[in-house]
Amino acid sequence: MDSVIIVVSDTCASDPSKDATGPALQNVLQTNNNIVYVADDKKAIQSAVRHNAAKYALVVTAGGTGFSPRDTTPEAVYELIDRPAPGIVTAMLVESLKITPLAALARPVAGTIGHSLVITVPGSPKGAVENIQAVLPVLTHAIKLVSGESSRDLHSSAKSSADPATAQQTVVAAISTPTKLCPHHGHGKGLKFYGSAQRPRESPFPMISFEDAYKIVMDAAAEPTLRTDVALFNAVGRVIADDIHARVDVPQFRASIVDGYAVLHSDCPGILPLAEVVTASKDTIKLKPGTCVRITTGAPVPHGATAVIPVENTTVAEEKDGKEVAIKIHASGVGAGDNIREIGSDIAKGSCVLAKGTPISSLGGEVGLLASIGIPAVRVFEQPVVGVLSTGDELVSVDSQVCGSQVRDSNRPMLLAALNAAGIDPVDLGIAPDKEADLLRSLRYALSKVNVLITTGGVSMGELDLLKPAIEELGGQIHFGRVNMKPGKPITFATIGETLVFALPGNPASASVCYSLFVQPCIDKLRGHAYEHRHFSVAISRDVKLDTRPEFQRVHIKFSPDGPRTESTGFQRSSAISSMVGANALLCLPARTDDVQELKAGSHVPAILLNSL
Ligand SMILES: Nc1nc2c(c(=O)[nH]1)N[C@H]1C(S)=C(S)[C@@H](COP(=O)(O)OP(=O)(O)OC[C@H]3O[C@@H](n4cnc5c(N)ncnc54)[C@H](O)[C@@H]3O)O[C@H]1N2
Ligand code: MOO
Ligand SMILES: [Mg+2]
Repeated sequence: MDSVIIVVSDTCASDPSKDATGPALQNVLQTNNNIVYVADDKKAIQSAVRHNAAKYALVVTAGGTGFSPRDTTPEAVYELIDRPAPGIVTAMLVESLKITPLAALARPVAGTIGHSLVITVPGSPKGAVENIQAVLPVLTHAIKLVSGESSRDLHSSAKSSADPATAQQTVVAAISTPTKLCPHHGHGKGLKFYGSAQRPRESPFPMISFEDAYKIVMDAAAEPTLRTDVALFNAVGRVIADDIHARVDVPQFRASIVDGYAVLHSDCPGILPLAEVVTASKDTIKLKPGTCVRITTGAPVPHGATAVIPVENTTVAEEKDGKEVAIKIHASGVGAGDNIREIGSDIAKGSCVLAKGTPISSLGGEVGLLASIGIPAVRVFEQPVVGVLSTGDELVSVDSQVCGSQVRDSNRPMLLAALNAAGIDPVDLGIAPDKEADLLRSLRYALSKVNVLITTGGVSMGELDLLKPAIEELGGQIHFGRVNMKPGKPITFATIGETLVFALPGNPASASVCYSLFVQPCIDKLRGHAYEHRHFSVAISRDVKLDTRPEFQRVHIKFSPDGPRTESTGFQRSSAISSMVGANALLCLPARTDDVQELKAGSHVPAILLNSL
């Protein structure tokens, strides 16, 4: 997951089986990491590079570096680079020139984008491999420097890896070794990794209300500042970064709203000779007063015509050889402008069509509107890079056989899928064991990759619940570690450096509910959308027993002609993920009091609408 090869080629983008360069580069880099295919299109290349640079320590693009008109990789990458690396370029050119004078025609660029090193190499397998081999001896060193390690610590190791064979080994190590972003150390609650006898027997974290916890999360989420252009078909879920004004009128010409006859409205009713025929895509003609022009929906209304009469309000007055010669217009009271879409009447040139902060929905309205005014790529706010890490010795991946007390890691696929559906391309950080050193290594690695880290498990009172002390060990600040809610009581929210950390409870229904209530709104704010939970009130369809904690019960809301009705999704224990199946809302039940132990069927309770399919 630490390096990525982006193959830039129209051919390979439409048929990756034709690619030999990606596998050749995988071989020399000794990784089986992702190969991404992208067409020779500057915007598409930039989008792929930008996105992958946020996730990978090393991005190698192959192809599009020559002189043909569609070769735009160097220009695309150059515009994104924060700091150029001309030395890497020189090293590649010097070595390539020893092999062929044609290397003088290559136009490589290299440099850093954030914490990622980006290198462009030619598209041929041979050229690509030769170029990467030329820089292998310095690649490890470069990757570590770019990801934030001190150059002094690295100096000696760079010397020792000067031959390509050793270099190949060390590159592999560098792109898979966690790097440390956050050097500060424990100044929080003084949590430590305790032995079982010394661990606190009471949580040191105050139990705060859901409302207070929500406010803390949303206050910690900064408004976005970075902007990027995305193609319309990739824009769903993104948020408009700047007001968009129409640069054209829609329609750009006076267009007919119906299939019928263009006329001068004062000529109606009456019999009018048919002068011409216009269909959509024809040029605008001129109407001679006292005649009519047959016209189709959307076609340009002739100059001088003031109305279009639907075909249903006409008959043929005269025909010749099966063709219309004169038309009888029956319609009376025809007004100027009837059935004509005037220029700019749908969208006026200069008007603000989408305001900053508007989310682009999957319903098609925003995308369709932008397409209609000739905007193929839209400026949106950058999204945070979000990663998901499961923790627990007992966990095995979903495709494993389970034995004994092993448990399938269902939280990670669940959260990765939810993020995907929300338009985020998440980083899968795998499973970390409940061992201090391993957990710290996984967290450090995660911190080097993401802006928002979601972990599940290990936040409660067990001897292997190590997340809270680990966060403090890494210098993080825990903003809350217990919330008075069911499910989700031990949810923990922290910041480590700039990274927001949601340490969600391991119980699957708790993890899912906490994701919807806290993580999703936070991510939406980070990408520019002023998200608000959608509250409504609903009558419960059966008696509900109240818990000692305020409870978010998973329900399915059915919208019937008599209004919304609730149906429980079944057994509500927080280990039972089945309680989320079919859920489209959470009932917000109050905590039980001495006076009120249950709510009767028919009582109205507040609810929160979840994102549903
Ligand atoms: N003495 C106390 N015990 C517990 C308390 C408490 O206040 N005092 N809180 C309970 C509550 S409430 C919850 S919720 C859980 C939270 O547990 P943890 O976050 O510490 O999670 P684990 O102990 O690691 O695991 C709990 C449970 O969840 C399963 N799990 C974990 N990760 C996954 C995953 N990725 N996929 C599927 N299932 C997962 C794990 O196997 C356990 O069964 O603590 C209570 N205890
Ligand atoms: O708070 Mo826990 O999620 O109820 O089991
Ligand atoms: Mg636990």
